[in-house]
Parts: sequence; structure tokens; C-alpha cells
Amino acid sequence: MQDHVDVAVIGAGHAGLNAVKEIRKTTDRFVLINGGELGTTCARVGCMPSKVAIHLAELYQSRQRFGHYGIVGAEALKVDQAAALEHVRDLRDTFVDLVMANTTDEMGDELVEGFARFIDANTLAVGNRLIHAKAIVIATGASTMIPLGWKQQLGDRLLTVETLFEQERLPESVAVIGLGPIGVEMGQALHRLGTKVVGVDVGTRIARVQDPEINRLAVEILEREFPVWLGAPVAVERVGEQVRVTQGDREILVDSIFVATGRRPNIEGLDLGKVGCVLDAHGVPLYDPRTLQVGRFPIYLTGDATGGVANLQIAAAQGQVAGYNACHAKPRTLDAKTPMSIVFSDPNIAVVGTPWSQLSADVVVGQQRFGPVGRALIMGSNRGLLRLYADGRTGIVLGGAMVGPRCEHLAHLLAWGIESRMTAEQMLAMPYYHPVIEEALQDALHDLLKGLRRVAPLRTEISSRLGSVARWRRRVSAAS
Ligand SMILES: Cc1cc2nc3c(=O)[nH]c(=O)nc-3n(C[C@H](O)[C@H](O)[C@H](O)COP(=O)(O)OP(=O)(O)OC[C@H]3O[C@@H](n4cnc5c(N)ncnc54)[C@H](O)[C@@H]3O)c2cc1C
Ligand SMILES: NC(=O)c1ccc[n+]([C@@H]2O[C@H](COP(=O)([O-])OP(=O)(O)OC[C@H]3O[C@@H](n4cnc5c(N)ncnc54)[C@H](O)[C@@H]3O)[C@@H](O)[C@H]2O)c1
Repeated sequence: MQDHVDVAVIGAGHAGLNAVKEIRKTTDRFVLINGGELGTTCARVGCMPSKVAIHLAELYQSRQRFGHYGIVGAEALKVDQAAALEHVRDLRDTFVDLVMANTTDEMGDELVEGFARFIDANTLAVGNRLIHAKAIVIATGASTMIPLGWKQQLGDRLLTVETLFEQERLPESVAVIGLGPIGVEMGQALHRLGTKVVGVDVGTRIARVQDPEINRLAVEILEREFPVWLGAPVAVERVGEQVRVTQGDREILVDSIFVATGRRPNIEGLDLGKVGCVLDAHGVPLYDPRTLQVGRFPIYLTGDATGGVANLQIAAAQGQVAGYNACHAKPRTLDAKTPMSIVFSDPNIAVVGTPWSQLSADVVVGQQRFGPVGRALIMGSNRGLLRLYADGRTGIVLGGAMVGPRCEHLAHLLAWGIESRMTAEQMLAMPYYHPVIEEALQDALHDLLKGLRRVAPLRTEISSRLGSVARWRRRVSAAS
């Protein structure tokens, strides 16, 4: 048992496990401390079980189109909720086993089970045990942020992703509170698996989409399945075995609420006050987003614990950089990649590159509806819109937002083009097949190019006029 180590990593999620992978290349004097269940948030309650539930729900939902295709008898299909939930848990267990098999299962004394807290910048306490480390990586993840007092008031009527998949049956009715990625994905899956759903959000945007056209259409598409209430504070109250949910003058009685109002970094119990580092308003230590170092302390912050974008690939990349920097004097910096968000609703909702709010006035927008796209029509899923943004001066593609079928793939193509700093013209010069969903991207690029060509003469005209004004000014000042 090592109580003096080179590095202590707190948290065995993807950030912590990737940190350990990197640390092993330099030293075997490390410990990985994990409180709570092993197996990572992604595999236990996050990315993976949620996608299993979404897949089941989508399969079952497709019965509604069977009649149009000449496949008869679909009305007789039923979903056995208990069996469906059992399947989610079975696959969840497989994912957990896969993660643990070549990580924590192979560890001996390096794995310390228990919750860590700081004694000082180089010392952690886990129960009665003190661990001294030259460097510490914080990779403690995040948990559902539940509005104050709701848990006490609603008891077992309140569900979160941490408890949803443990249910034997789904509630008959649910209000999904918070329509970020989790609320949209799980709200739609619950609805399709037979629960009566209402989706409620204090804001007016869903799935973190900023582009107003995509947001409007995404809300419209979701509303065809269940009511969506937006744009006002939400109150909840337990009424017997049910919950009353109120927003403005609307109210509904439901069996349970599913809370998806965001996730809060698991930082509170770490006792970071003992370190003396500067904390932000949420208690998260200030850190360098490139090196992940907390102030000048030998401490590195990674993954969901940063309170930044919660995304598996980012957590893993941060873990690697933090693990490296915890063992080396010369720090490595995080390689910032084109941001991407994919919400696995049906249809998918995705945002890539520069977000709408950060685009300059020079931006040109091109778009394509999925309505006439051949592949989308064949799939019986042609609702949606793809919007692309390019720099009006250079034609370089900056970003895009989309709601439509298989946007998970289009988002990647777009991200790869942006990462390579391609212009709309260069992306159009890439090969395309037929009939594929990628043709939606091809059409949107054509529209974007048209827009760019429209602004080009205007831009030449403006710059030549600006040029003559400048020449005139120079002449006037030379003459005076
Ligand atoms: C429902 C849901 C769906 C998601 N879907 C996607 C998706 O489709 N795509 C995507 O990219 N991302 C998705 N995410 C986000 C993704 O799962 C997370 O970004 C990622 O798993 C975070 O990894 P992490 O290592 O930072 O944290 P975690 O995996 O949460 O690991 C943190 C670990 O630290 C432990 N811990 C906490 N406090 C202490 C302490 N004091 N001492 C010791 N140990 C401690 C915890 O028990 C846990 O084991 C989803 C998340 C959720 C909840
Ligand atoms: N497919 C994916 O990649 C995926 C899937 C799920 C989660 N995630 C990640 O997990 C993290 C958490 O997701 P999330 O959806 O829980 O959080 P979020 O912060 O993205 O969204 C929370 C939503 O809840 C609303 N809200 C907050 N407080 C509220 C209140 N009191 N009443 C009503 N509405 C309220 C907010 O307006 C917001 O729309 C995100 O970073 C997300 O990117 C990713």
C-alpha cells in the first residue's frame, strides 16, 4: 500500500482513467481513488444506457410507419417496459464490464476505494488514510443538479438519470424538467416507450441550440410528439402520490418528474478550501484551460469536474493532458478541436464549430431542408434543416447547426471540414455518392456558395469605394 506517491488521481471516470494511462508511461508510483460505483458515468448512467433506451424507443416508434410501407399488423405490437428496462441494464452491465476489464479490474493496491478530500495541496485523506502526492489530478465528474428543496418535497417521485434505469416499470406520466441534451433525449425515449410526457424548460432554447431557425424547428418537431412548455420558471409540489407541475398559467399532475436541469461538478466534498486556491462562484477552482493546472498548485482539473462542456471525448483528452503534466515539469497543452454537440433525439440535433452567438456580421449562411433529400424520403424521416455558416470574406466554413436524420454523421463531416479550414468550395469538391444523406450537406454547401458569390461583388464594390474615400482623404490632407 503506497501512501507516498508521485501522482494521486481522484475519480475513475474517463478523465481519471485516461490520466492514469498517461501517468503509467512515466511512473508506477500512483494511486487512483474512486468514491461511489466503479464503471464510469458514461457506461453506468450516461452516454451508453441512454442510447440503448433511445434505440429501443426508436425501433418501437418505427411501427407507426409500417402501415405506409404495406407492412401490416403493427397495431398489435406492444412494448414490455420491464423487459425493455432489463435490456437497458443488461447492455449497461456489458459496457461497465468492458470499461473495467482493462482498467480498474487489473489494478491492485493502486486502486483506493473511497471518497477523497484535501488536507493540503499535496495531501489527501480517504477515510482514515492519508495519501501524500507530488501532484493530484481531480477527475471527480458531475451529478444532476436538483433545484433546492425538490428532493425533500418529492421523494421517490423525483427521477434523474442516476435512478431512471433502475426502475422496474416506467411511470405512466412524467414531466421532464430541463430540455438540454438529457431532457430532450430521455423525454422523447420515455414518450415513445409509452409514458405520457410533458417537457418543461425555464428557457426558450432546447438541446443547447443557439441558431434560432434550428431551435424553432427542433421545438416544432418535438411538439408533434408531446407538449413542450418553454420560457418561464417552473414550480413543483407533491400532491398525494402525484406531482403538480406549474409554469405560468399552465399546470399538470404527473406521476413523477424527471429532472435534467444541468449537472454540477462533484467538487463540494473535496474540501478545496484547505488548498488555498481561488474558487469561482460555483466553488470550482480557477484553472488554466490549456494545461489544466489549478493556479500554481501541483493540482490539475479535468472532465465534468471542470463544469465545462460535458463530453466524453473532451474528458478523455483532458485526462491525458493532466496525467502528462502531473508527471512532467514542461507542460503539454490541450489541443482544442472543433467543438461538436450531437443530441441523439430522432431526428438528431447537432451543432458544430463557431456557435451562432459568436458569428460576426460578415457571416454568410447557407441552408438545405431535408424535405426533398432522396435518402431522407426513403427512410421516411425527412423533417429537418441543415444550416451552414461561412466567413463572407474568405469563404472558410466556420460552423453549422442542424436538426435532421443521421445528423450525427453530417456533424462529423462538417467538423472535419472546419478542422481542415476548408472553404465551401473545397468541401463541395469532395466526393459524394447517391442516394445518401450526405447530399443534404452537398446541397447546403451549394446554397452557401451562392450566398458567398452574392456578397463577393458587393464586397469588391464596398472596398473599392472605401479605397477611393481613403485616396480622397489622403489628397485632402496632403493639400492642407
Ligand atoms: C445521461 C447522460 C448522457 C450523456 N451522453 C453523452 C453522449 O452521448 N456523448 C458524450 O460525449 N457525452 C455524454 N455525456 C457526458 C459524459 O458521460 C461525461 O462527460 C463523461 O462521462 C465525464 O467523465 P468524467 O471522467 O469527467 O466523470 P465521471 O465518469 O463521472 O467520473 C467521476 C468519478 O469520480 C468519482 N468521485 C466523485 N467524487 C469523488 C471523490 N471525492 N473522491 C473519489 N472519487 C470521487 C465518481 O464516483 C466517479 O466514479 C452524457 C452524460 C449523461 C449524464
Ligand atoms: N448527446 C450528448 O452528447 C449528451 C447527452 C446528454 C448529456 N450531455 C451533456 O451532459 C451535460 C448535462 O446535460 P443536461 O441536459 O442535464 O444539462 P444542460 O445544462 O445542457 O441543460 C439543462 C436545461 O435545463 C434548464 N433548466 C435549468 N434549471 C431549470 C429549472 N429550475 N426549471 C426548468 N428548466 C431548467 C436549462 O434552461 C437548460 O435548458 C451537458 O453538458 C450535455 O452536453 C451530452
